[in-house]
Amino acid sequence: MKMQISSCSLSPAVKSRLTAAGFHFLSELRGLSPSHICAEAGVSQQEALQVLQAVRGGASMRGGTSGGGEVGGASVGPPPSLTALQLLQEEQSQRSIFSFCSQLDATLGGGLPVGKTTEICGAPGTGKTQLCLQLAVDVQVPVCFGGLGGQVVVVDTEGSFLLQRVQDIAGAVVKHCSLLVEDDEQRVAMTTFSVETILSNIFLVRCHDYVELLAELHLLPDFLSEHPRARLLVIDSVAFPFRLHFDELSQRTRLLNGLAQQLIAMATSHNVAMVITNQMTTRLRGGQSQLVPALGESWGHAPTIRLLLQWAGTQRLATIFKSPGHPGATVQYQITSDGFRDADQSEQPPSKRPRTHTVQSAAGQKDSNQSAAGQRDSNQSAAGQRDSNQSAAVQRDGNQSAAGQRDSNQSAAGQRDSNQSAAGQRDGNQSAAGQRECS
Ligand SMILES: Nc1ncnc2c1ncn2[C@@H]1O[C@H](COP(=O)(O)OP(=O)(O)OP(=O)(O)O)[C@@H](O)[C@H]1O
Repeated sequence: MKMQISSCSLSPAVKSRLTAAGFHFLSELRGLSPSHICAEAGVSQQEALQVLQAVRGGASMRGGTSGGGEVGGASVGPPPSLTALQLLQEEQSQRSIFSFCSQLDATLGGGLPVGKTTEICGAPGTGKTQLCLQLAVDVQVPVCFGGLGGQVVVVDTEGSFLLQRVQDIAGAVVKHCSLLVEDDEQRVAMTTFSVETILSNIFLVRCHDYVELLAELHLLPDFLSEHPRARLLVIDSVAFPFRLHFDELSQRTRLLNGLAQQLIAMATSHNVAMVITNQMTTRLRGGQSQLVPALGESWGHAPTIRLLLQWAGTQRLATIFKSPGHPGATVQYQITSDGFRDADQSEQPPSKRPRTHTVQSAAGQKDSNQSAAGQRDSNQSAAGQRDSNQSAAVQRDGNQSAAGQRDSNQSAAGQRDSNQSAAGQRDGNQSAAGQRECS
């Protein structure tokens, strides 16, 4: 049944403006952007956001971002009763997205989990965006290679999505999989697994401020319902739009809390991995300054897993500093022309290589001296094996030399925001194709 605008719980002023603009049912507002609603009805952006919430929540919203109704597309009613055993089985059936850094995946029990929220924090240039781009490609690896065969939505708030870089990473992954082909199923899968299809399965959304980001998050549940193959949602970064334009920190905290609820609900109800990046900020404690993730301590409770990327001298280190299921651990990684990879092991001191969590096969670990891309480590008896729970099947080469095959004819097939014609363009400071000098 259609819900009349007059009977929803928006403020009387907003309702009368909507009605005066010719809207009578909430369903008539579905699919409109906040700026469209602002222009049509003469309401503020904040009010337009509330209207969109009402549209999504079937008008049961009582104001605010978490007032009830629906959150992130998931109905907030009495929770279905599940036994602990059912929950365990559900949890065990959840897959992970591997990162092509086998040490990191092993530490995380197989990679970044679907159905959960993972935050990647780090100073500029540590590789947050590179890891996101790597995951956006990896999530598409066909199932017969141990991947998820999924699609990805990338919400870019910083303008750091570089098409050329994605092409490089995608080219390396395609080449990697082609070297693993062992049977007909994989051969057939490789006929459609190409750089072009990878790009066409990345849906890019550019958000310029927090209002656009919040609006997008209201639209995403519908988008995810229409794209059931989506297994990953990346927000790079959540910090950038929220570190500007906020005089009142309590308002920011309220909005962030609502956003966190939406992400968690979307992750579980649509079975996607939420990967968000966060910047670092300086905090003074005891007269000393230290670098901590931005957005405050209360935001820190939102993600299930928090990963910190940092420099230690010339080494890049990834530290799990929050995870309910894994002990904190630090591993080395590197960023190569092919993407996010295990650190060059020849540079790795033995003490820096925690290998205690070997849930994941070490298929991804290849001696960096192995130049032949197709070589398999004889200890890895099943380098190409297809363990459906083991997403690392394809990760055996951290150093494949073949940089991405670039198809210069490929347009940004997955882009659905018409404003994003320059999807890969960064701001002027970032024009050097992601290659920033990090001293
Ligand atoms: N093609 C490439 N080959 C090797 N390294 C690369 C390549 N492209 C980017 N990098 C490395 O990736 C790093 C930049 O990573 P990234 O853009 O992910 O940083 P970030 O953590 O997202 O930073 P910011 O917060 O500023 O967005 C730089 O150290 C750069 O050297």
